[in-house]
Amino acid sequence: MSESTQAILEAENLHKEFPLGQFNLFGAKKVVHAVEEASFSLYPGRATALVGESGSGKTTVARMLARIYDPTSGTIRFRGEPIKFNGSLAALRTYRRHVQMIFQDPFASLNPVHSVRYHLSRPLRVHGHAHSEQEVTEQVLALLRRVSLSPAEQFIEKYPHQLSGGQRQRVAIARALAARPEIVLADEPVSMLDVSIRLDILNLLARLKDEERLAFLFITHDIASARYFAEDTLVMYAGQMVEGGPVKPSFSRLNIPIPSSCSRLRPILIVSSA
Ligand SMILES: Nc1ncnc2c1ncn2[C@@H]1O[C@H](COP(=O)(O)OP(=O)(O)OP(=O)(O)O)[C@@H](O)[C@H]1O
Repeated sequence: MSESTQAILEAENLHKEFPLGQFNLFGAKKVVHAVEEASFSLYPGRATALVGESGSGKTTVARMLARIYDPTSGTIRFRGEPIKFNGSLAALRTYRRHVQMIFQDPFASLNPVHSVRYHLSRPLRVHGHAHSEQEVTEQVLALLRRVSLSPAEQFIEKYPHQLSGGQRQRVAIARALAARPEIVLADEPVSMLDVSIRLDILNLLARLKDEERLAFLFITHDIASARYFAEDTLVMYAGQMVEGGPVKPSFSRLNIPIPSSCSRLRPILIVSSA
C-alpha cells in the first residue's frame, strides 16, 4: 500500500453514551447514545467531510478523535497503533500534538485577554518547537504568513477584539498549525463567518491540506462546502454513520437543510448533484 493510501487515523466501532442523570421505569440509568458504531479512516492530504443534521453526533465523533471524550467502546488507531485511553498524560500530550482541532466559533476559541503572539507562542513552547524569545517570534510571524495574515508584524501584537471574524479564524488555524499536526479536526470552521469570507477560509484550509499533506475531518451542515472541500463524505444520522465514501451520497434522502446563506457555493452543489 502506498504512503498516500495508508490511513493515519482510524476509528473502529466508536460508541459514545452520555448519562442523563435520570432513571427509567426499571430503575436503570438513562443514557443518550450520541454515537453508535462509527467506523472510518482519515488519510494524509485528504479531507473527509462529516455531514449530518444537528444532534446527529458529529461533534462527539470529533471530540473522541481529539481525545476530549473517551469513547464508551471502540478503538482509535493512530498510525496503526491502538490508542490507550488509560495512558499517561505525556502520551496524551504527544497525541494532541499530532491531532489538532479547529472550532466553529473564533470569538469563543480565542482568549480576549491574550494577544495573537501569546496564542501562537504557547503551543510552540508547549510542544518544544521553539525556545528562545527570538525563535518564538520568528515562528509566530511565519505562522501568521502561512495563514495569509500579512504584514505579520502588524498582527502579532493585536488582541482578538481588534480582528475581524475571518482574521480570528485564521489565528485559530495558525494556532492549530503551531503544534505541527498531521491531522486536523475542523468542527464547522466557516459556519459562523460572514458568507463573503467563507470561501477564502475554505481555500486556505485546502491549500494547507495539499501543501502540508494534512488529514482533515471537516464537520459541516453545509453540503456545498463539503463537496467543495472534501474528497470523501460521511453522513451521520441519529448517531449512526449511514453513508460514506468518495461517491456522491444521496443527501436529499436525509432532508438535510442547505443554508440559503451559502449562495456563493450554491452553483457547486447544483453542478455536482445534476
Ligand atoms: N456532554 C453531553 N452530555 C449529554 N449529551 C450530550 C453531550 N454532548 C452531546 N450530547 C448529545 O449527543 C447527541 C449528539 O450531539 P453532537 O453535539 O455530537 O451532535 P452534532 O451532530 O455535532 O450537532 P450540532 O451540529 O448541532 O453541533 C445529541 O443528542 C446531544 O444532545
